[in-house]
Amino acid sequence: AGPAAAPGSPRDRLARLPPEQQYCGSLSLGALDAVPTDVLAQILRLLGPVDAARSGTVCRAWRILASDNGLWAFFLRLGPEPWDLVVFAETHLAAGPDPHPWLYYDHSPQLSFKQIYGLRAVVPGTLIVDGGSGYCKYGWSKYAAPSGRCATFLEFGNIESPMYARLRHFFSTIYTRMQVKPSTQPVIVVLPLCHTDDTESARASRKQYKETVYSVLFDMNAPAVCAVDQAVLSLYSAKRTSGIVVHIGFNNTSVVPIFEGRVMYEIGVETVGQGALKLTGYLKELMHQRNITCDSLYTVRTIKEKLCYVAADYEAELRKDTQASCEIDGEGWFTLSEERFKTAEILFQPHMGGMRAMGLHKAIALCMDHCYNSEVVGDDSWYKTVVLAGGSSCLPGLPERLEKELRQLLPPYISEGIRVLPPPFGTDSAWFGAKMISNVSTFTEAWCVKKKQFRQKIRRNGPLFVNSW
Ligand SMILES: Nc1ncnc2c1ncn2[C@@H]1O[C@H](COP(=O)(O)OP(=O)(O)OP(=O)(O)O)[C@@H](O)[C@H]1O
Repeated sequence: AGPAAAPGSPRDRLARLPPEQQYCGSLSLGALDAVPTDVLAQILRLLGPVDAARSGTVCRAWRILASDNGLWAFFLRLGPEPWDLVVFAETHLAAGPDPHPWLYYDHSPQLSFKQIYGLRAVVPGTLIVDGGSGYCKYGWSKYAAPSGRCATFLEFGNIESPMYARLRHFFSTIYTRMQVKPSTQPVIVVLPLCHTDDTESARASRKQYKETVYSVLFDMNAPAVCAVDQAVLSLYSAKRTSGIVVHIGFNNTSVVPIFEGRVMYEIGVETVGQGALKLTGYLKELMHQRNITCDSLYTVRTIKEKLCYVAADYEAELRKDTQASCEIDGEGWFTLSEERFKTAEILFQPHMGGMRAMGLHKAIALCMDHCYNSEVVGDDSWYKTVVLAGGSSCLPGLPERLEKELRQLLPPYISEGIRVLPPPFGTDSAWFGAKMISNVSTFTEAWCVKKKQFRQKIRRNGPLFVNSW
């Protein structure tokens, strides 16, 4: 007899089968019977996924050995996606959006790691398009980062106003730059945060935008389209399906409560009328006051990214020496001091920048208060995790300052346990959230809408808004 099998190991499972099912004549693995199970497992690991899967076709004994969950978890760990993101995606995102408007996909079966590996291996490469109001990021789902970026506002105008022609021009340009035909792969579109009220007309505008996106892409022959809210994707990239996303966008900042992957418009999305553009403009103004001349807003933007930060305590920071310099290609050296933290201070004290908006910490506190008082059942601390998103949320010190302000503003029963997380993937959080979805084993069935399904829905529900233009 071979060495004793460890409880739960493939060989142990084999030994527990009734004799008639112990195909191969006996429990024996033949000459390999003398080899300890962990050595056999190691051999299968070294063989790699293709040969390990092939060895499972030899006989029932090998099939059990080669189907081991630990073995396939090992192969998944070797893949390009970080293991923690794979586990999150397969456990939380495989079921698709909820409620899914077009599909009635039964996601009940619990897949083994071997099945997950097999399905992930054949998920098609997907084009991901995050058309931000300021900057667009696009690229392949199998790549580590977006391969292209462009200034949306300069090239395409306001793509949030759902003009069929404007969106068609936008998507055509992206396909041309990626050098692919629309018909050859699915596409994920990141839906911008717009029309955030909980009114009938805001709901209609959101629907209109989404349906225009589908309509444009299906008219361009895309085989399958997946459109998901920007804030939801940013939350997924932080491995969460519930929480508050604070998205500092190009023109506006939004505080978005999300519960189990759904934006809670009924609780209220707070919008603060300042974003990246305002921060850059304010830094330019501060530099001008100190006779630091710089005509190009692009240069000011780069200086902001290199030198600016958020003060933990604004008054204390004013008393410190905060001077620092950076070099900008072709423009020379720039030295800033107070401007470094005064720029971002308008997020907390908008009046400094001449605005009558609400401070960001107050908007988040308000949102948390609404969440606390809402009727959402389940985990009552879901809103205590704040995930920062959008390029400007990369400002160093922002999570710490927000946490501090929120603790001061909110009563302990709400503020206890609050965590503010920095943007998990910098400016590209939403893009990475889309990448997680596009690589999940059930992507095309659970997340995508196919052309036929879309057309059937139109026939069922009557003409779309887009037809009225
Ligand atoms: N490290 C950084 N520090 C400060 N600001 C940064 C940093 N990195 C990027 N940004 C700023 O983020 C802004 C771009 O943000 P982002 O790409 O999220 O905009 P967007 O997606 O177009 O916005 P929206 O969500 O409104 O569509 C730029 O103004 C850029 O200067």
